[in-house]
Amino acid sequence: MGASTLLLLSRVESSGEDLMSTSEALPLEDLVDSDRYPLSDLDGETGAAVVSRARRELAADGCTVLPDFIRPSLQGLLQRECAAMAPRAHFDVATVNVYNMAVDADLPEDHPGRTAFERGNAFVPRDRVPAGSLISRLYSHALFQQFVARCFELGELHELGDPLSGLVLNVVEPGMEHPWHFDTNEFTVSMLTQAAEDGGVFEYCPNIRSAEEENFPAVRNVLAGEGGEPVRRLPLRPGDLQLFKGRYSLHRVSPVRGSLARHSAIFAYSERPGVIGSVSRTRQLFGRVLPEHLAAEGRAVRGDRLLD
Ligand SMILES: O=C(O)CCC(=O)C(=O)O
Ligand SMILES: [Fe+2]
Repeated sequence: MGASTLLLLSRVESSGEDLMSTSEALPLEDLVDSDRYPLSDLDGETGAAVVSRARRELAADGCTVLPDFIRPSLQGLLQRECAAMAPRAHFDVATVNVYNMAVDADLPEDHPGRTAFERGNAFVPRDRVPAGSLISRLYSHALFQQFVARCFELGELHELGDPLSGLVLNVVEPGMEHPWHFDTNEFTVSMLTQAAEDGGVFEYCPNIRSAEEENFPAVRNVLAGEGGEPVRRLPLRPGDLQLFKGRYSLHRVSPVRGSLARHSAIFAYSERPGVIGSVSRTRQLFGRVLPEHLAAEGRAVRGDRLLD
């Protein structure tokens, strides 16, 4: 523990009240369990082992979980900070399909894009996430970004240039679900901050498609719930960090039951700087667009030819 950490710690001790209500005064080393996850020493024995396990699991099935990434003593604060911002989510049930393409598109009879779902989750956009909150500080911290880049084996990693979708809180209220889909981003970083009492499980089908092959028959089987395809159910607890490659793995959050909403923070990064969502997608997700979205329209570049 460095001298600057000690200084900050003593400041926190002398103002115990603040510690109960905000994580702002705490340095990153005190938010993240740095004994298990030494973000400032990734070449040391523990750090290297953490990174190599993450890489191994990502290569094998596109997903890895780092349990208790946030110190257990701060998990209550994490939950409260996010529950306080949850009412700022944009609520609007939309009819969607796995590819996020128009549901009335003129598709062949057996195309999985014909299966429609109600997307009942809601996002708190980045401009409504307090800058001092734990999730916001984690998202912007250089050590955290370097750690994520190492795990995904990326030479570069940037916060999205998008003022709304870079960092969001995903809110799934009781009775709602975040239905089967593929992500536009190749990799996603997320953290459960409040579990549902029942249901609300993250389920995924590792590498069910690739950049070359959509594999429609397998996707169709999963949507129809007919079994036969490997669907994994991920046990997650608040404060666990999840790294996921969602472009090739079909995934969903199953319907939430009980009286509590499920909350998860989604930290979106890109390999290239300045990535901004399209006007139509942004309006769909957040109910509004900002001047940055309008200015970027038409400049989008895609790395593959997959649907969505
Ligand atoms: O909230 C989650 O755990 C998953 C969210 C997700 O799949 C997404 O936002 O694309
Ligand atoms: Fe997703």
